[in-house]
Amino acid sequence: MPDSDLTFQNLEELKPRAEKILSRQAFGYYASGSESESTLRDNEASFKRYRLVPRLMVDVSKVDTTVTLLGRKIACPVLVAPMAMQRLAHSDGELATSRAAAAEGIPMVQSTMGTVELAEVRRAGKAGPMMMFQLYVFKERGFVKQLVQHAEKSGYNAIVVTVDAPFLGKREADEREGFKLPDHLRLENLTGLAEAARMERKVHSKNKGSGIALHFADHIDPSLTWDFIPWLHSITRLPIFLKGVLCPEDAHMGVEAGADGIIVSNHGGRQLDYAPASLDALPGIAAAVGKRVPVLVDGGVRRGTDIIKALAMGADVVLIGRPILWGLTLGGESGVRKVLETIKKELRLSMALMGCPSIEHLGRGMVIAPWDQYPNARL
Ligand SMILES: Cc1cc2nc3c(=O)[nH]c(=O)nc-3n(C[C@H](O)[C@H](O)[C@H](O)COP(=O)(O)O)c2cc1C
Ligand SMILES: CCCCCCC(=O)C(=O)O
Repeated sequence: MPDSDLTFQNLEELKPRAEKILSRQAFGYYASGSESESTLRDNEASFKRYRLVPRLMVDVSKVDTTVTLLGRKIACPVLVAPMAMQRLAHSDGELATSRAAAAEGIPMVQSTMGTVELAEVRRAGKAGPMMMFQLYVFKERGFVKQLVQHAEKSGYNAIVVTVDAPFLGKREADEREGFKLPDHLRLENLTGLAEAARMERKVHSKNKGSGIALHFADHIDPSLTWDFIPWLHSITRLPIFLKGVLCPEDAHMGVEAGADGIIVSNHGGRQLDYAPASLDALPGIAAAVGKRVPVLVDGGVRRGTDIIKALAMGADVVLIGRPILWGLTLGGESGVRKVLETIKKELRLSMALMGCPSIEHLGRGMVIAPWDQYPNARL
């Protein structure tokens, strides 16, 4: 199918269509969560538990979806989540995602584990409002310093440190399929280093089980503590966001340690199974952060109404993960653009139906949990 012929109504339609195109290994890697996939399922289910209460008689002839993040205006409160190995989906991989996000006015977060080199990805997205670099912290701190400073020089605007992955979660699909990076692809940010050849062998290894889990156990630092944040500030001027926070106390400690933003996330249900759905964890974390820094959330965002719920419950911005990969699989750059256009349109219409001409109008009173009473309900 030519890339530009892609049509769909909503983001929920895309996964089964992408499954028909991807290899079993690639689909398994993208789609799966850890262990019983309880958290994976709950991420989407949590959004469906909450109801929205619209306000009436408000002029919504104009609806403004824009927000400001790190002093930059973005088209709507959405970021593309960091996701590894996008060339498994489409030969243009991260370049296509970067171009599409830029064209839609939406920032992308580029993964350390990209299959296109980070400076090239940044160049492809130069027309966009900004880009962030997601950092995995390797045991070799010299390499971490090199990577972060290279990202800063290449024009990234923030560092997102992933703190929920001292080891990779137990992803049974990857173990069953013996997931390996195909020989024609590389983790391009890791080449050119003394360590690279050895790391690469693990990712491509013919051993049984998941090649990426082996790589992680060898090279990612499981001894990370809060003092890493001041160290990171000492080697870069970029703002630092922490990704993977689920506990209010950790959010508070992160801000005290110097974090400039908190991302509420369970890594798309791929790390600790039975961790809470991100949306359920959000209100407590927003309260603990108390507007000191922006609070972002990801996991299961699939509809414009999901964005409204997350914002009304305390988030400043949401991140979208897997639907981007499905769009990339189905249509490359135009597939990702279509995903972002679709969610933007849904957000705009839902804001109008909620009586919210701008993002500031969204508030906690507009969302009802099953355990809340409807306003002034008489039972
Ligand atoms: C295939 C895949 C690869 C991912 N790679 C990374 C990564 O390299 N770094 C990271 O911090 N998170 C990674 N994530 C987690 C996402 O950034 C995000 O937290 C999650 O996918 C959001 O949930 P959603 O997919 O339900 O929207 C990955 C997720 C997927 C599905
Ligand atoms: C050796 C590559 C590991 C990539 C892990 C990326 C990730 O965070 C994921 O959830 O998958």
